[in-house]
Amino acid sequence: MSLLPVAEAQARLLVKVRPVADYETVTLSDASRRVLATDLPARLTQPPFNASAMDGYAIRHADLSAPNTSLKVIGVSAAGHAFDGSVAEGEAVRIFTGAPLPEGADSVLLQEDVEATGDGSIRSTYPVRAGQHMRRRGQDFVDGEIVLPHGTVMDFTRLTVAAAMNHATLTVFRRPLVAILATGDELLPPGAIPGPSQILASSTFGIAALARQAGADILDLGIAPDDSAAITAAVERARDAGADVIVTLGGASVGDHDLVQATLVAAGMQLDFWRIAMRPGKPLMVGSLGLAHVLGLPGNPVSSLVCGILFLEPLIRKLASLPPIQRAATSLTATPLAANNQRQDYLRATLSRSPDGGWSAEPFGKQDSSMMKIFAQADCLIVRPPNAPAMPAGMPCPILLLRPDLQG
Ligand SMILES: Nc1nc2c(c(=O)[nH]1)N[C@H]1C(S)=C(S)[C@@H](COP(=O)(O)OP(=O)(O)OC[C@H]3O[C@@H](n4cnc5c(N)ncnc54)[C@H](O)[C@@H]3O)O[C@H]1N2
Ligand code: MOO
Repeated sequence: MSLLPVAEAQARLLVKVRPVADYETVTLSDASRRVLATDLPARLTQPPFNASAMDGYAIRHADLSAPNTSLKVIGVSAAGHAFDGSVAEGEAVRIFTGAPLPEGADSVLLQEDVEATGDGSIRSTYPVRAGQHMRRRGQDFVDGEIVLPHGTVMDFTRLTVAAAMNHATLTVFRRPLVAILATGDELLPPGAIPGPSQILASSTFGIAALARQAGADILDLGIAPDDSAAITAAVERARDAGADVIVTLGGASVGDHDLVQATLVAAGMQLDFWRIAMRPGKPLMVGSLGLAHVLGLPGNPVSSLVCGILFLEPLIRKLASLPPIQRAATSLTATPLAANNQRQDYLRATLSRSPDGGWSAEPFGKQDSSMMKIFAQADCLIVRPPNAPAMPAGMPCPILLLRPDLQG
């Protein structure tokens, strides 16, 4: 059976994805990294009044045309406590940052540039520019202006302006729901005491974390034994919960106990493709069950996680209306690389900075897809395209960063 090239498999998966259109209302505190489902207009004008940008004195610029003019201080305007009056010729009002500029005033003297002349008057010791240190009403945004268009990904700057525009809640797209099912008679949850021939179901946790980081909610379906009825029952739970993606772990290959594909097809899954020209991850299976996308990930934990990065993460990002996570980078290889066969290879490697500031990637000597420790120690995957020729040390090669938010 021929193997599908990775890029073709990714394209075939993503072309069918329709972003989640349902939306929900969340408070601002829960809105970080959520995607706006509507345009967000300002509900007020900011600043709502001409305001002082400095601590000092509100004055009329025209009053200072003659040198050494002294101005009588007639009151105080503080943030939250406007001066209830206006500034007439020869007058000034003590003012603080953020306070409304009184009627009649058009400029602010910095208090450091002022000296007292006795009897409650002041004089500027520095040249004054008309309109200085004043924030004009509406210079930030005006009532009704669409400041954040729909599709905006909320973050610290956008949450701040949303709050300033007087939105306590936001309408955001629902997060995609990813249901995860581990399969295998040999599996136990972490914390259990494994008997002979048992192991712990580990990749559920990595896949759940990857999916959450990508913007999904998780439904953990636990562990199903190698039994069609148990797998079918778990998948029914995912469908009842409205999962957008059903991820199975293990049982994807060709062994007598690899029941996942046949069971899902019997449950109504349309198989799209199976078996990819990649290492690890060859037995990856992709299909759909009703409206849900189905990803059958291989059981070896490294294979599951590499398929998670290459297929599940982009699928979630598109469902969630989020931009792809940029993992692709280039590094020099610290060691020679062997010629590759027809499967695109993803070598677990550590990264260090080379003297010119670029990356240098050193692959681990053994690359077995069951070895979780070296994957946890790795910083990147070196991508070896199909049939790539042998490469000496010091040559540039494509890599995928495992922690792009920490490795920029
Ligand atoms: N004759 C062939 N045998 C295999 C082929 C093949 O093409 N022909 N492909 C191999 C490749 S490549 C992979 S990858 C594995 C994956 O196969 P499965 O998806 O069927 O995985 P399992 O057999 O169920 O498990 C493999 C391995 O992983 C452990 N496992 C399973 N689930 C988990 C989990 N949730 N957490 C941690 N570890 C898990 C399981 O105990 C096995 O040790 O097939 C090769 N065989
Ligand atoms: O593809 Mo398997 O994932 O090589 O171990």
